[in-house]
Amino acid sequence: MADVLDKTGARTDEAAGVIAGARERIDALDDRIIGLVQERMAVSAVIQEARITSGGRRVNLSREMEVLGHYRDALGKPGTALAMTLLELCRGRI
Ligand SMILES: O=C(O)C(=O)C[C@]1(C(=O)O)C=C[C@@H](O)C=C1
Repeated sequence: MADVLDKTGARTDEAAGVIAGARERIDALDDRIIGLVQERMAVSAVIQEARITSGGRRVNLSREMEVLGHYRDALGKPGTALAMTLLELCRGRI
């Protein structure tokens, strides 16, 4: 048990149990989030390829403003930073 206490930072067995269980849920959620990000990257690539093949540009700034606003409205200022990271993953650095 000392090992679990060390790993979680808890000071009691009960707290260590709660933390270990919640961390399992967080790891599962993170796996799903990563899968969704990868799915978003694939869908974004389809859009960008269609636009480039048609003679357009990879980036569409007005759409990016909509995406940034969506995340900001839902999550506040850190939502904007999250959306910027997602956009960088999906279309590369600009
Ligand atoms: O919606 C588009 O037009 C896209 O190309 C997708 C996307 C995105 O990943 O959200 C990626 C690049 C563009 O600059 C804007 C948005």
